[in-house]
Amino acid sequence: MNQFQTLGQFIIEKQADFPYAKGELSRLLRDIGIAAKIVNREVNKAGLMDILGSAGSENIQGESQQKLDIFANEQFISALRSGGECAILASEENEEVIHLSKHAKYIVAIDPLDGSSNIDVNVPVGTIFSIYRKSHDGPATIADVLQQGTFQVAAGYIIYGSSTMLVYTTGCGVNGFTLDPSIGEFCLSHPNLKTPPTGTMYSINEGNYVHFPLGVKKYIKYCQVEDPGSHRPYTSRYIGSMVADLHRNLIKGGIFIYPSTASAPKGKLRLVYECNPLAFVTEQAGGRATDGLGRRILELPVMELHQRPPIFIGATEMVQQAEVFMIASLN
Ligand SMILES: O=P(O)(O)OC[C@H]1O[C@](O)(COP(=O)(O)O)[C@@H](O)[C@@H]1O
Ligand SMILES: [Mg+2]
Ligand SMILES: [Mg+2]
Repeated sequence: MNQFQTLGQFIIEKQADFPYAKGELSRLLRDIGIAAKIVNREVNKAGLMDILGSAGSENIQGESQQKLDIFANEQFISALRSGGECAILASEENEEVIHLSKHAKYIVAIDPLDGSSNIDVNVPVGTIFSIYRKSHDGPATIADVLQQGTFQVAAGYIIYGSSTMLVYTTGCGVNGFTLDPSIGEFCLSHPNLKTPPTGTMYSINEGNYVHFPLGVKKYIKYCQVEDPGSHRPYTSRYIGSMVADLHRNLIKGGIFIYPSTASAPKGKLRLVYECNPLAFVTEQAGGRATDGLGRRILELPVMELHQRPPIFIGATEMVQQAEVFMIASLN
């Protein structure tokens, strides 16, 4: 007998946590799980298929699209369309929102494949999702997507790594499920996941060092200086797939920073598709996510679909320490 609880069983059991829900949110999460399994299947055999490499097109961000970016996007759109519980979908790969089921109550924002630059070299990639609820009875509009992160009803990610995991929160803690390929089910493997209050890893693309704000430069030096009274120097770990970097830090304890740089003065990572969902998961796991100056990512006003804030996310004490350097460097 299978001793693990499957994602489907877990979702049904937890439905009682939502007095307003009549099963739609559970079905939505199930649909995301289905699309994730299909994407996982293709990612796993990508080298054997004509599915690696550039698609020869660009997304709205002006970034070159990989074939798997497009494949993953299509799978999530199709699963959410046929599931019938998503009114509007906003995807990193589409300029405009996609209207799906007219009478549905939920809004989904998605980064279908995170870590695009790692696809061709067999390094973990991911999917990030965020779910909001429509607060009115009329048809869903773009305004329903531009809700502040605090209004998310669920968010999570899938990591296609050495094993495939789906990690999500509905605001009552974080739970992680590992895909058991022998039965094709996500099974509860990391119940009530908590991140350590501090850690020993810092993750940032140090190749951009000269373009970082002074506070970030000072924090990096702080991480590198030997201090027998603490665990410094910290270990530098940067994969370049946000999901993978965040997942490792969440479990082991660490900080991930993508600050403003000269080439991306407002930051690079997207508020709606990447920062808000991962901030929700991180906070629910006991961590912290801010713009580096103490403003909670989840409270940033969402002005446009493809907005990008700087992000400092991970173990609470490490993020607070980085903020001390950032704020001091302003004076
Ligand atoms: O190569 P850089 O500038 O360090 O950026 C890496 C970051 O860009 C991203 O790949 C952006 O995500 P996408 O692949 O979804 O565009 C993050 O996953 C990652 O953290
Ligand atoms: Mg991404
Ligand atoms: Mg992406």
